[in-house]
Amino acid sequence: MTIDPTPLFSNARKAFQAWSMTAFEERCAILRQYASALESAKQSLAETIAREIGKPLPESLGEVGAMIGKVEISIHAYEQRCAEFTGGPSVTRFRPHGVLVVLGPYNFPGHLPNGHIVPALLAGNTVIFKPSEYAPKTAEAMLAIWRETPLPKGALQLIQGGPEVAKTLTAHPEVDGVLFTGSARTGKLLARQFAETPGKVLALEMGGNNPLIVDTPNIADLEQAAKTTVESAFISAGQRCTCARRLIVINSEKASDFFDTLVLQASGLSIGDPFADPPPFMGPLAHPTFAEAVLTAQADLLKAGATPLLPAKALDLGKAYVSPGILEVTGLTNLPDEEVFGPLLQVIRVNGLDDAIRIANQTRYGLASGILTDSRDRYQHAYQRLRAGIINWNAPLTGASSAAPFGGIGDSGNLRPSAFFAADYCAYPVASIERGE
Ligand SMILES: NC(=O)c1ccc[n+]([C@@H]2O[C@H](COP(=O)([O-])OP(=O)(O)OC[C@H]3O[C@@H](n4cnc5c(N)ncnc54)[C@H](O)[C@@H]3O)[C@@H](O)[C@H]2O)c1
Ligand SMILES: O=CCC[C@H](NC(=O)CCC(=O)O)C(=O)O
Repeated sequence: MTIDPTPLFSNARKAFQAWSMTAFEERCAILRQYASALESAKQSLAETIAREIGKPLPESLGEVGAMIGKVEISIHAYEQRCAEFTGGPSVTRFRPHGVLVVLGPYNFPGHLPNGHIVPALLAGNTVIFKPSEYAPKTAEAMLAIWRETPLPKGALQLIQGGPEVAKTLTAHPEVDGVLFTGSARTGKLLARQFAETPGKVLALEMGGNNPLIVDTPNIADLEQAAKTTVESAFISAGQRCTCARRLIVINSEKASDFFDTLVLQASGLSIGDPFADPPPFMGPLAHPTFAEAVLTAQADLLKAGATPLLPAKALDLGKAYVSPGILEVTGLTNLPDEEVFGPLLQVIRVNGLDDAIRIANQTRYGLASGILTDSRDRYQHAYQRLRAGIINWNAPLTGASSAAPFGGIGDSGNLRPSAFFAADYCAYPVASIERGE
């Protein structure tokens, strides 16, 4: 599909002139109206998400809850990170960039684009939003909720489509910046495209090949360790950027008990319709092609010599359903350093903490990492050496807080973290030496 985005950009530019001049308090008030409209539409928006991408309803409700929470957190973040201040002879204030394009992923079709849109509007930018081609209805529902507020016309516009539409938007001369959440492959294409225009803001939130270290010699509660592992790897059917992809297990006489417990828990997870009562732990993947991709990645790893501890299987429930898979890949060389975006966990056994850390860091990514251990000293040893934007201790790798910065290093991002730090990429500082009455 070819589109001419020029009218969208002219509307956005026109709206920017007024919106960027609107008092901050007024922008806050409109955002708060959006939060309360979201609250009223919580159930129906969650149902749209569940229907569209297969996320179990309670989790979809949690996603909408995070969207509502984003408003107050973003206001607080802006007030803290973009507050006027005096340093030496200069007073520094913050300005919006202009017209920003937001490109969303499919796995959190509400929460993640919302995590760019809310701070961008709050800072005084106007936004053109292109959601994932796999989640157009969630985006339409979000826009309908915004229309219940007095947000000026043109401040937030929606355009549907896939990569071609996205490329037309990002290549438009009137774009002042792109706020992107998606795969490293796409993010790198954008980085290349923007290399010629360093003055435009580009925030890239991308994937990971996230390691979770299990320090079996120093864990008393193996059940809990297995539970935290299962949640890290299989929540949202493995479709979170922070999901554990590699499980690095430090050997001990307790290791085989840990594996037995892990496989028992993973094989017992309930999988089913997102609207089922009681709700399943996991729904389907967002699209049948994503289920195929997981099974292909598993077949490739098995061909390379992996041993299945629990093979992932296509389920009769529907074409997008895959059961959790756990493969042992210890000792295999030339494993692809790729993010498999689904419920597939690769296990590597090692003999000590330093080996575990070395292997954890053997990735071009650097989003989430963590260690399960009863020893604070060993956590601190790992903390000082792991390279990632998230380093957790005895907690799942997933479930990051919007009240903290969220982003990774390496191919996981371009060091413009989102969540609490989104305020930083939505505005730029202007320092003024002012000599006048
Ligand atoms: N770090 C984070 O905050 C975060 C959060 C959620 C998902 N993710 C990552 O997102 C990925 C899953 O999402 P996805 O499959 O929707 O990602 P994707 O990269 O395929 O698509 C993301 C968006 O980019 C658009 N796009 C695709 N090709 C493009 C191109 N050539 N130029 C411009 N835009 C293009 C898509 O239409 C979509 O809107 C996973 O890698 C996951 O780890 C990262
Ligand atoms: O799929 C990627 C997002 C995973 C999610 N992270 C957040 O929600 C970050 C917080 C925010 O952006 O407000 C998770 O860690 O589960």
